[in-house]
Amino acid sequence: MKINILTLFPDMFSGFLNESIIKRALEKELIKINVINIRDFTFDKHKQVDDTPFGGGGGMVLKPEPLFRVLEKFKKSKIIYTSPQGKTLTQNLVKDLSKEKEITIIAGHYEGIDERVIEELVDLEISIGDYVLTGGELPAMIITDAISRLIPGVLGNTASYENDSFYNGLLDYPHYTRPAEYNGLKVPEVLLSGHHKNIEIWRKKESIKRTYIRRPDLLEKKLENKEFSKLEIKLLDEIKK
Ligand SMILES: NC(=O)c1ccc(NCc2ccccc2N2CCOCC2)nc1
Repeated sequence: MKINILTLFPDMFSGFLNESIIKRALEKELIKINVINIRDFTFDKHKQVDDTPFGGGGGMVLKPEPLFRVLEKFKKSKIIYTSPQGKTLTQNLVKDLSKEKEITIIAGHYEGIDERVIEELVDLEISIGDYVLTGGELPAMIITDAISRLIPGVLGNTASYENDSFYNGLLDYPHYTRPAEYNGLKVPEVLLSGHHKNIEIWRKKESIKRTYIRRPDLLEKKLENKEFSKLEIKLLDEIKK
């Protein structure tokens, strides 16, 4: 999987690329991440990347020329634009994107980019949620992170995404580690029992209970898509009693 990120602020990505799981995935060449400075594709004296909006209104808009030039180099990849106007990112969309050979993410800035770039070149506009940020760089990192962890080998065998909460449409169950008692606070007995079947059922029930309480919309979706196992239905009935 190759991910190109087009940005005006490449230095924002150094921490993201040089730490932890992404760093190791890059070293193992499981993924390739290419951060490109849009300004390198300006050829005028002032290296102008943005300009005032037609129709007035203040703020600046990214000019079409540098973006058309740089996107020419990546036209074989799926072109994504991060903006508040995009399709909201979900784990299912992340899963679909993780199957692409190469994607190019345009990190929007200022008031956005010239609409002609979106109309002509962007395949998919993505929003990471309904809130406003100073730029598209963090959304680009979030999309890259979420995709990368689904690439085989990126997550060591300890953490695997199969049990991801959103992977099965439920919220995660509670996690505990040593000590078994801290400040008089005990870890649920079942987790100390070594009884794997009971532990698995307890975790599944906790996931469903949490989802039922905190995100009933996710349960609705799972029910609509008929994605409930018999066990999950049984546990949900117990919870509702
Ligand atoms: N939810 C998201 O994915 C998200 C993404 C980007 C983003 N901001 C950069 C941006 C990018 C494109 C268009 C406008 C803007 N903005 C510029 C500043 O003013 C608001 C609009 N904000 C939120």
